[in-house]
Amino acid sequence: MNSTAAAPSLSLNLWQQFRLVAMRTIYFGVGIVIAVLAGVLATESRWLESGALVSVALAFILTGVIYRNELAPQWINFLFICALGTLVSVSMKSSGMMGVYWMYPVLAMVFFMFDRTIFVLVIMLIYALFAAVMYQFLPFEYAWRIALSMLVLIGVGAVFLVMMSYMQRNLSKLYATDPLTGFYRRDYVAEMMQTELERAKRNQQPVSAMLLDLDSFKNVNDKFGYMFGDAVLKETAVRLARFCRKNDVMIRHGGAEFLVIFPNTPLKQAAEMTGEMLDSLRHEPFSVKSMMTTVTASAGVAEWRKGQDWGQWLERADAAMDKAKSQGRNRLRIAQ
Ligand SMILES: Nc1nc2c(ncn2[C@@H]2O[C@H](COP(=O)(O)OP(=O)(O)OP(=O)(O)O)[C@@H](O)[C@H]2O)c(=O)[nH]1
Repeated sequence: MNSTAAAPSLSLNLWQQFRLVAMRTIYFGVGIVIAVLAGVLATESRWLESGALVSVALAFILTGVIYRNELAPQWINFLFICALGTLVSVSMKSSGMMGVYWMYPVLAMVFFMFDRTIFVLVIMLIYALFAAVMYQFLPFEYAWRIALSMLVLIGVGAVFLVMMSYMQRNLSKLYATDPLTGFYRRDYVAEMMQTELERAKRNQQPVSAMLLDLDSFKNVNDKFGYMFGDAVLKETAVRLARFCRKNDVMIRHGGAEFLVIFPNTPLKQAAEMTGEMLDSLRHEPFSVKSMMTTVTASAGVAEWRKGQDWGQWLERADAAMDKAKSQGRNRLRIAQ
């Protein structure tokens, strides 16, 4: 059995990749903006403040260079947020309303800088800081309106984050599944088998795999047409799924071949479930409009053995299925 082609990992996180690009832009963008501000202060001979801003700008740009291919640790971003919070507070103290303009971009940055775990805490902290500084340095009638508008920004950002995570889930699912059957695509065999094998090792539980191939499926296509064949494959997936539990992993392994991984399942139980699946195929005819046919399948089941890798495990299930085929089809064989 060949190993399958590489596919993006299921744990591929589009949001994390988006964050990486956003953070790179933020490090360089903020660095440049602060450097420009430092230049402006230098022209006004405010050397101390200008020097402080140059150090912050350099820190941002350097971080952008070091972490151009991975997300920087959260504590670095936390330091940056503290630095920006302080700069905005100082700016508000010295320039009043002018400092307010910098609050919004800083708040927006927080959405990209932190994982969900600490994001809420950081956004609350920075909001509390800005609110306190505003009440200190701005007239009340300005302060409460600005505090409210910042809350609106945080609310919109939170909706954006929730939508992103929803889209992320849907996109990953769409990408990983075969459109006809809704089962995982073959590309994910290695990842799925490896994951389940490791879980079994960790929890000291049995795990079994089943390969099932429809018999003489070419004849179905030849006799009834490819569209009918498609409908049979789709219905086969529905019937197989009926016997699968929540944690069972269903993969379309080939044209008319399906792989099911049964976590926490010994060989005997997996064989029983497979027997029921084969029964549900052979006893119930497949029909589309006026066309109807019966279909059988051959299957092989193998329990993972200690010391085997996922490829050897799958090979045993495959060999058992080949045996079922060579012994006349329409049967189940168990890997020894
Ligand atoms: N309708 C349809 N047919 C497909 C699809 N993918 C593969 N096939 C067909 O499925 C058939 C699979 O044939 P095989 O498994 O090689 O052989 P078989 O005729 O099923 O015979 P045995 O497996 O030896 O019992 C081929 O004729 C493919 O053209 C698909 O998405 N839709």
